[in-house]
Amino acid sequence: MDGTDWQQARQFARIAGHPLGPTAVPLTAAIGAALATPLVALSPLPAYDAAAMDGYAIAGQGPWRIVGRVLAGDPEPPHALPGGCALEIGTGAVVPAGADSVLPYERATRQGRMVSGEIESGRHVRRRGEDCAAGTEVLPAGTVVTPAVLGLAASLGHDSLAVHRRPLVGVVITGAELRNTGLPAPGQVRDAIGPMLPGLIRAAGGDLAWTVQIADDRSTLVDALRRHDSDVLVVCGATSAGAGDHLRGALEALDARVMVRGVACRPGHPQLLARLPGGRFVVGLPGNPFAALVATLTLLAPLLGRLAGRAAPAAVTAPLAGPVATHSRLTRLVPVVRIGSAVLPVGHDRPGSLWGAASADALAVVPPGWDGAEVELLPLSSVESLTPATALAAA
Ligand SMILES: Nc1nc2c(c(=O)[nH]1)N[C@H]1C(S)=C(S)[C@@H](COP(=O)(O)OP(=O)(O)OC[C@H]3O[C@@H](n4cnc5c(N)ncnc54)[C@H](O)[C@@H]3O)O[C@H]1N2
Ligand code: MOO
Repeated sequence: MDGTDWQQARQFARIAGHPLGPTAVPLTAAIGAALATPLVALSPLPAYDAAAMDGYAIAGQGPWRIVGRVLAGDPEPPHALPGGCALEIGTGAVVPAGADSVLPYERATRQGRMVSGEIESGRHVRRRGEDCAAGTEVLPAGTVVTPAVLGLAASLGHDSLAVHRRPLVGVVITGAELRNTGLPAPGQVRDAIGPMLPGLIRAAGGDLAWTVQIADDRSTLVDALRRHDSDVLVVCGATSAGAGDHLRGALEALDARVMVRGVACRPGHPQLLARLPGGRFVVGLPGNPFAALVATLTLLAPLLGRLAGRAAPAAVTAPLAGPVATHSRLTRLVPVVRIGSAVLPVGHDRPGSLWGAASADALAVVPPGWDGAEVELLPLSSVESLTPATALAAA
């Protein structure tokens, strides 16, 4: 049995849940969350006619008589500027009524209280609302709040934002053979999935709530899956059919509804998506670390993105150059680097090795029976995934 088609499995994960409840949070706390409502301009941008250069606001034809000075932060000049007059003005200051342009210092010739120079009508004034009018929807719901979104929201007068709650993820790492430090002895391996997951979870829109490491024991796994302090439970390394692989049995014991039981892809075939009776999701990642990464990008990231209320990312495609072993029934996930507008496989892509993925810009999605058409890319690194996890707690 090959399992669910790769594209279909990702789509199942994408539609398995609903965005978590909207909540209003102060601006700076919204970073990384998705907007629950469109971002609306509470004021026009700019909010007033503002000087775009330091110089002189002038009215009518020159030479002009300088009648005062207005700087950024000063209130609006109380009177309209009469023709033939100029106000010395700072960038960002309110341009008085009656002024039709700003003459920059470097274009101006000043003699005592008089100034002259070549002007172009309307130049160097940022008109009220020229970027957007009050009430304009500037960003749709589902937009991820980046630093630029925060700055824009502040420009538009917001003190808080309505965002979707970020899903909390609990991670259960299984395997009696796993070590967390030092050189592994024969029969032991360093846990390579634990260090990889916080950044992947964060980049996908979730927050790591806790991690536990357990031996291969069904009742311990069932106990871990009963924890209610997360929205999504990730189980690593118990997906297969071996005597030490207990995820399927544990899900049966808990009466879980299994939505994806294996995916027709290499690597990552034994991955799994299920829902527990209380509503929490379970994602099973295969123990082989590269297979775990593939499963994270196939099932976990789309699920978290949806729960976080993020709009589905637009597919990025590129021509795939270089030799790729295709499969007639299975999708292959191949680490690639960008070379110009194409991508090239980097090799080192055995299920147990992260070398290829660590050297790559993306995983190329090579469909069954690939005919040489452009392939979809799953990006591998984002600055967001490099920020430290907010809550990494061993339980
Ligand atoms: N009879 C079958 N055997 C296997 C099948 C199958 O279909 N039938 N599938 C193979 C594939 S494909 C994979 S992938 C693995 C998945 O196995 P599990 O998810 O049950 O994981 P384990 O058996 O515990 O471990 C597999 C492998 O990965 C190492 N591992 C586990 N966890 C980690 C970790 N956190 N960091 C680094 N390495 C880890 C573990 O030591 C094993 O070498 O099953 C195949 N077998
Ligand atoms: O597909 Mo396994 O997931 O080859 O490593």
